[in-house]
Amino acid sequence: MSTTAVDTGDAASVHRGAPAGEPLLDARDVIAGYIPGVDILNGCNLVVHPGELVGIIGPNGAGKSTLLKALFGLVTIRSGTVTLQGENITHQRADALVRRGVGFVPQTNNVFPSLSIEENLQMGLFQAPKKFDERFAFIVDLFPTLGERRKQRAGSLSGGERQMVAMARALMMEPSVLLLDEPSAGLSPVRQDETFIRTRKINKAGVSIVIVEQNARRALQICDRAYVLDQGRNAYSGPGRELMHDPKVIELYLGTLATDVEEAHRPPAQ
Ligand SMILES: Nc1ncnc2c1ncn2[C@@H]1O[C@H](COP(=O)(O)OP(=O)(O)OP(=O)(O)O)[C@@H](O)[C@H]1O
Repeated sequence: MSTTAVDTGDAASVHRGAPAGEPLLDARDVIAGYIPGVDILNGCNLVVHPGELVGIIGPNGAGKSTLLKALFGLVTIRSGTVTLQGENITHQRADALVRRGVGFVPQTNNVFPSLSIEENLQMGLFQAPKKFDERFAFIVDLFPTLGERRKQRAGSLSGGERQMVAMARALMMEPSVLLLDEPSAGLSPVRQDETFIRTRKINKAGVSIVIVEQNARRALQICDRAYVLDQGRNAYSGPGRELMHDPKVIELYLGTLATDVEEAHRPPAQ
């Protein structure tokens, strides 16, 4: 059990547990913020290798969502670089990033409520409409319910179903990496679990994922690796299940919940 406290600038420790080889997405020393003169990210690092499901957790206000938005061109990066498959994408706009294979699912307002499920998915593919049938078939294979209910208005769906439509819409452009901003926010525990299972399913279908989550213990259960952010900096990183059991991380970010999970998963006494 040896997750690594990081902030040394040493790439090996910052990305502990990351597989070797060319990263898919690589953010280095990112400094970014909303208001001139106020930095929210103070030198963040993040690496995603092909096929990985990577989590970003940390306390409220740590900058988790800001990091995700910076990766998607929604927050100005003042210093540092982001590369996708070795190409510099640091200052690219969101629409260009979508064409290059980056998908983003915002936390809120992520469906068009007056449009049907099918129309929402068409909106996700407005940059390549000819591919609709092929991509729709992929989506329905992953989430059959979206095919069965394709004519239903998105506004009439539950929160969890809307989240599924939002993920599906981002998948229409066949992204190589999908950025999910707190997909479980505002959902009941059962719907949250469904969202995490769905996330894993998308990842198993071959899409690399970066997921920002407040529900840290659930996120750590499904992630290959995770980064703990604190005050806009990397605090710890490591394999999800190791972080979940790391006393430092438990004390700082998970409270007693991590031991509760262990209890819940212990087989009943014979
Ligand atoms: N649009 C914005 N304009 C100015 N400041 C912002 C904006 N969005 C976020 N911030 C500030 O950036 C800081 C980090 O916010 P961010 O949402 O990235 O944190 P977080 O780690 O995702 O937290 P939470 O888990 O509470 O969502 C906070 O101090 C927040 O007030």
